[in-house]
Amino acid sequence: MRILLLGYGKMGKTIEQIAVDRGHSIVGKIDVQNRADMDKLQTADVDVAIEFSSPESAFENIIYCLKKGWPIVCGTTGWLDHRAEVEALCKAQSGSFFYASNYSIGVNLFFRLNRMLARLMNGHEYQSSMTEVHHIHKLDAPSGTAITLAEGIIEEMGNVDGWKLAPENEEGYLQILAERRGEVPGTHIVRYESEVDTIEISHTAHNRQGFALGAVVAAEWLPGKFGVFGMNDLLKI
Ligand SMILES: NC(=O)C1=CN([C@@H]2O[C@H](COP(=O)(O)OP(=O)(O)OC[C@H]3O[C@@H](n4cnc5c(N)ncnc54)[C@H](OP(=O)(O)O)[C@@H]3O)[C@@H](O)[C@H]2O)C=CC1
Ligand SMILES: O=C(O)C1=N[C@H](C(=O)O)C[C@H](O)C1
Repeated sequence: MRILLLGYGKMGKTIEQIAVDRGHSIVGKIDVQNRADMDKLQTADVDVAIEFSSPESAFENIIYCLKKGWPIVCGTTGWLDHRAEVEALCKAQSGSFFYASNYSIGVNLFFRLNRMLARLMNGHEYQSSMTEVHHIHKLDAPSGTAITLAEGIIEEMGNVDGWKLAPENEEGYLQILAERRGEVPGTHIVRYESEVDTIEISHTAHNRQGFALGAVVAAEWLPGKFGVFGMNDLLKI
């Protein structure tokens, strides 16, 4: 496959290694400095675009790809205020759009475990909260993964109405603490506390390989499918 990389930072570079190892070619590596190079590519030059840029630029990049007729796999977090607009344009253009807040298989198993635990905890006297830890370069907080975990808990538990980013806190809301430390690739801890005990589940990424492999597998899967897709469509877990 001919892959266009939109965003050539930590993730773009890891994705490139995995994509090339799997026999794909990279037709462009776009970042801020060479954005104009995208205009030189025709619709037929790209089989799929993989977008890992920044919260401020993702929306514009997605729209660009949809208008150009390129299937797009997006992993950038922090732009979901525009999600409805993206989905509407994807539909209008009969385009192909894939989004996941986290592409690693381990985290997607963890999403399931999180929902199962939330269902089990429903009705018991525990206060839920979450901590996410990432490297100091991360621009958005809380992480996209933490938001997906929170959405799972909110849907499964009757007494949780939404989430708040610490130090904000409110009765009936799940508090998310976002820590930024060194070069941590991504750690998520879901916690239930009572007067007498604490129950915790956690996922710790050791590097970015799992995220990048998932994005490449999604890019192999997407072309030829029309609509808006996510990891539940791709994974049979
Ligand atoms: N869904 C998932 O599984 C994962 C998601 N992520 C998310 O992916 C995103 C990128 O992460 P990461 O690679 O670590 O970040 P980096 O900062 O390392 O890389 C981002 C890259 O995007 C480029 N960029 C910025 N603006 C634009 C633009 N307008 N057009 C094209 N490229 C642009 C930057 O260019 P320049 O250097 O010139 O500024 C940089 O090369 C983040 O939102 C992160 O949260 C990360 C890991 C996993
Ligand atoms: O910025 C990162 O690095 C990561 N971002 C994603 C997120 O916001 O959840 C996924 C992963 O945790 C790494």
